[in-house]
Amino acid sequence: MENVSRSFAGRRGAVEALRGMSLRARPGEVVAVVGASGCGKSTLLELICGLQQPDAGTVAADPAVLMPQRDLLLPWASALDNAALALRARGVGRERARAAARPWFERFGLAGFESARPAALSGGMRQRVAFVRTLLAGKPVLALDEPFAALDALTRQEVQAWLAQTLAAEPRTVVLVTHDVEEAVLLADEVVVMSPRPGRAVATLPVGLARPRRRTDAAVVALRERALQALGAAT
Ligand SMILES: Nc1ncnc2c1ncn2[C@@H]1O[C@H](COP(=O)(O)OP(=O)(O)OP(=O)(O)O)[C@@H](O)[C@H]1O
Repeated sequence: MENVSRSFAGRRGAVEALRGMSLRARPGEVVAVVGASGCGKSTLLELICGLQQPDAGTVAADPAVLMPQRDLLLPWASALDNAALALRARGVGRERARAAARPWFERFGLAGFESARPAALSGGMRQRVAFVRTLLAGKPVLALDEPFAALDALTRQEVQAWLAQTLAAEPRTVVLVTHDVEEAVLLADEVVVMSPRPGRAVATLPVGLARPRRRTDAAVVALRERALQALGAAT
């Protein structure tokens, strides 16, 4: 997106969510976006997914697919059918959709849980099923909105490590919105720091560290500090 502005009509006049926001992700790159609560991060993701239109500026024509904060799995459907949902929504028949989803269960450590209902899965497993569903949507860019926010701390670490491995093995273009600066540095190729509302990019930090990364690595700690400073300077 280039120089995007977006406002909403509020009860007490217009709320300006974004003003002059620019963001670019090269193919196969993971860009993390960090910013204070309410600075327009979810608005930004909805814009790149084509769910909203900008008031000014431009957004790439090919919309991204959104993986929301909550896994939003259908409680009455099996894990496999939940994962296959993105394909069903595109008109693919049930058996073909299931066949396409099945290999991802093997790859993502979910084999044997195809018939399980979401309630029988751990939070981390549900998030992986939701991720399979996002991948199967077949869009070139994945937009992840705080994908680990609803998980407890230990599960969050486990799923973060899993996502880092998955993206290293199967690079995707990802825009990851998070409150968690450490998560951004662990997962991203570039961290974009936003100003408070109206949000715009105030700093872009290239990460450039080999993977796997550990939160205790000196370079990870140093970059986390730089990102926190940029966030602090922006408020
Ligand atoms: N549909 C809408 N109608 C009115 N105001 C909206 C709408 N969507 C967002 N806003 C406002 O725009 C601003 C940015 O909201 P947004 O949800 O994009 O921020 P955020 O950075 O994702 O917040 P958080 O980190 O708390 O989830 C907020 O002040 C919000 O109240």
